[in-house]
Amino acid sequence: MNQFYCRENELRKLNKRYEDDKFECIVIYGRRRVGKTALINEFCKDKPTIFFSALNTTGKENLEALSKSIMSYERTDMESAPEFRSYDAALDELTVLSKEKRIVFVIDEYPYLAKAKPAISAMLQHIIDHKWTESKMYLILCGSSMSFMESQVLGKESPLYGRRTGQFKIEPLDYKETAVFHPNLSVEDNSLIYGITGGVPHYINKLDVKDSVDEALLDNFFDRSSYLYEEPGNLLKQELREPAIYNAIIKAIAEGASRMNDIKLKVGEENSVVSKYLKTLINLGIARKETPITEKPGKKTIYLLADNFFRFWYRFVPVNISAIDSGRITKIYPHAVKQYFSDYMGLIFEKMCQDYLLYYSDNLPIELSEIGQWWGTDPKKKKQIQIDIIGTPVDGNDYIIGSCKYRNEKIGMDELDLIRDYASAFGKGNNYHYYIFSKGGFTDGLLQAQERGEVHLVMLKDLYK
Ligand SMILES: Nc1ncnc2c1ncn2[C@@H]1O[C@H](COP(=O)(O)OP(=O)(O)OP(=O)(O)O)[C@@H](O)[C@H]1O
Repeated sequence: MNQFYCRENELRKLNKRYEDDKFECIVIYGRRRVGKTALINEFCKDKPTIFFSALNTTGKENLEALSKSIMSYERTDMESAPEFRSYDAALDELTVLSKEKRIVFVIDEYPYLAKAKPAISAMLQHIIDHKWTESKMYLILCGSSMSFMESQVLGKESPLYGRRTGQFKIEPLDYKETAVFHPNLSVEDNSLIYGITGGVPHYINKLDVKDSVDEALLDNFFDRSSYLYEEPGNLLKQELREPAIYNAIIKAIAEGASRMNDIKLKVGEENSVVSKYLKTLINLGIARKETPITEKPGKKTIYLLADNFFRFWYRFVPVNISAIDSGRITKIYPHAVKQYFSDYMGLIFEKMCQDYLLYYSDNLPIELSEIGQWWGTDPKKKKQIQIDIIGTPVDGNDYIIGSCKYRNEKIGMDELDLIRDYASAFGKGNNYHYYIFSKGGFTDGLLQAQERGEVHLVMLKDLYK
């Protein structure tokens, strides 16, 4: 079994609630493969637990499986374990078990159970209200269908609304947490692994980098029989009824279409169709909307792939499909894939730098409220500009303005001049703190500007300190 990493915050919070002995109803949700079950297993490993993983079948088969989970907690001779006659009977048994003793009862894949037995949420609500609030039950409801969990478990319409005592949306690991899996690799390799796997632990394990990312990609990604090669297709098939249109939309965005109109043209469907499908992709955590920071969603809104694993896959697999099939990929890899990494990593590096400012850097010149990108027109030069990082202040008029370069070259004074110009085009605030992030370092001129206090310079390796 793989070692378990990170998630300290979630574990600390889950454990704190466990110590109280009071009734809990915790909802855990997040994208498929993100590590929800692994987190629950880690939390439960030393606690009395009944773990029921719901099945995508009928209510009857789920009751059978639930009976087995309860019985396996109580006895070892499973062969002769009876099945509960009804869900009520099974829930009543749990009431008895949790009366005196703290017990964790997990329903994993809760949306499957709710589909198989639509009354289950109302039944749980009833038993919570009448029996479990006075018990030592620690209930965990877990599911990967974000829209289901958000609307039907956490939403006002759900019978369970108001019964939950805590909720955790499990996100992929950030760049620094991802590096914990490979402490011996270089920061460059680790940033690449983050860019390929999007910080999803399951994909980090499946990519299985030993010494070289290139070798791992050729063995475990650019190979028709590999898990990662098949994963986007499998995920889409599992989650969606019409994968073909979704596939076309993801491909269009991965190839650079970001405005609704461009996506629509590439996909060849009506606005209303594309926006409906995009909404589902956003719910699944595959796509996301972005608007320039400090502005409201509207004309400037663009669509991006939120999921870096999908982004990497759609960027490099479709264009190389015949080479992968014919086995030529190993030969052409250096110029068909590897040479584009700097370009591919640009957006990833921006996200890493944003996370660095938000979570990891000490002594920021301002107290950050939000961080994001900004794009718009430079009124003086009448051209479109894009600022990689804007950090807005909790209060006051000081802003962070940043630029991120994932290139193997030294960045010089011209970059500082450029973002100074950009700051005046941005227009908000009256005092700016400039940050330049670079993989390849800085020229002496720019280093001197840092000494004069004009700019903060951060190298890729500094992000990992
Ligand atoms: N924190 C972690 N450290 C190390 N490995 C992890 C971690 N979290 C998850 N994994 C690995 O990823 C795999 C998939 O995780 P898990 O099954 O928990 O995801 P999930 O979110 O429950 O997925 P699904 O929604 O598809 O059921 C696990 O088998 C485990 O090997």
